[in-house]
Amino acid sequence: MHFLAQMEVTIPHDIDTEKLERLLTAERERAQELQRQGKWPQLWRVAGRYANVSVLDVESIDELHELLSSLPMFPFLDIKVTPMTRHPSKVD
Ligand SMILES: O=C(O)CC1=CCC(=O)O1
Repeated sequence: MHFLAQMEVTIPHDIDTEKLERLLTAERERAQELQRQGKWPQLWRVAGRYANVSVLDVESIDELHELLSSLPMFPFLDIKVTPMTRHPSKVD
């Protein structure tokens, strides 16, 4: 199952800088692990915004929720999820 996930990042202004550095490092590692597993095939920065557009490939909505909530930055992400299905004009 493919989902479009649009994530907007909002970092609290008063967050400890070392804690933030740890979170950003952990986020990058987790995102790269999920990419290597094939569960996060597309990850794009939205130009001019602290936001990304992603395509996630999971087996179920439960797995989708587990994946998203496993992200270290999850508390700071506003995530909009859109289910997708194959387009009839898509060429393999
Ligand atoms: O878009 C961001 O910066 C948030 C994020 C999600 C995965 C990742 O590595 O960063």
